[in-house]
Amino acid sequence: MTLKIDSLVVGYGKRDVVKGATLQVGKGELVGLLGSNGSGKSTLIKTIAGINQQTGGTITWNGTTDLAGLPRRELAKIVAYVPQSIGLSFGLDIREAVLLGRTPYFGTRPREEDWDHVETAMSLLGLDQLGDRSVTELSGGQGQRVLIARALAQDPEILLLDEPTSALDIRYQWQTLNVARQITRKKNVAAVIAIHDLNQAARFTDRVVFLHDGEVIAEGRPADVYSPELIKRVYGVDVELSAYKGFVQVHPLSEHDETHHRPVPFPPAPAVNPDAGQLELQGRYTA
Ligand SMILES: Nc1ncnc2c1ncn2[C@@H]1O[C@H](COP(=O)(O)OP(=O)(O)OP(=O)(O)O)[C@@H](O)[C@H]1O
Repeated sequence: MTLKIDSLVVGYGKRDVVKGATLQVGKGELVGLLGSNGSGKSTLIKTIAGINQQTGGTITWNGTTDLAGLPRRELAKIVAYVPQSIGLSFGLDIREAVLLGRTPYFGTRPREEDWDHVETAMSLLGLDQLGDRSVTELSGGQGQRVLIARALAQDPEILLLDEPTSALDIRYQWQTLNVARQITRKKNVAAVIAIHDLNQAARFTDRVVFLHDGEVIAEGRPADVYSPELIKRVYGVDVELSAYKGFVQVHPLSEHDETHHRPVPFPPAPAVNPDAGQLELQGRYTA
């Protein structure tokens, strides 16, 4: 059974920005949503999350559930959404902010199992040491990790991540993408991640979907679907592809950048300062 998005149309005012998109995400599958700025990725994700309303098409889960028609609380038990921008409530510490992910499950008071979910999610995102800190004191990257932990604490069947690593340093980018992949597999979650880094998408996702001007123009395994022609069409950039440890990798080319004609050795050779040599020689001659 899958998350099925069929001929989805979403717009703002009279302007459609998602124009008949059709895609599916299987349980246990992490799908990368790729496309240039403004191509409609966030709009599509927010529509699945029930934040935006579609004007056409359907979103179904398990073959029958029309997600758009579900009450908020029921929807929150199925779908967790990590927004692109960080908007954390004032006056909460991190643990309480993560606990917000559990609110669809408890009445007035959190139960022990709710706190267990909170601790597990915080630990997965490396937040254990920060639990008592106020969310107002966090850096952008720490705040982003809190939002992801909140979504994991929600124990969703569908996980929607909108550029979740944009504020993270390389360590937490990799940790977060690994966690997203592990959770997806272990808990049989259907996960969609909007992501700009094509190389990370190739490494961590099972499949990618390219949105271009609101339409799905390509989808498949990164190694099958990435091509210089497709990337030129979507981003207007010339690239070369290579394989690294079995993953396809993308290298932008530039007419101003000749490194692909003159490879720089790595690690680089020690810098040679010709003037320094000259001075030394001159020194010897004058001695
Ligand atoms: N709240 C809004 N009101 C009006 N237009 C909007 C709104 N949000 C997005 N848009 C427009 O919809 C189009 C798609 O935006 P969207 O944020 O979905 O793209 P995106 O692919 O997620 O972009 P990015 O990679 O920059 O995050 C853009 O032209 C954008 O200007």
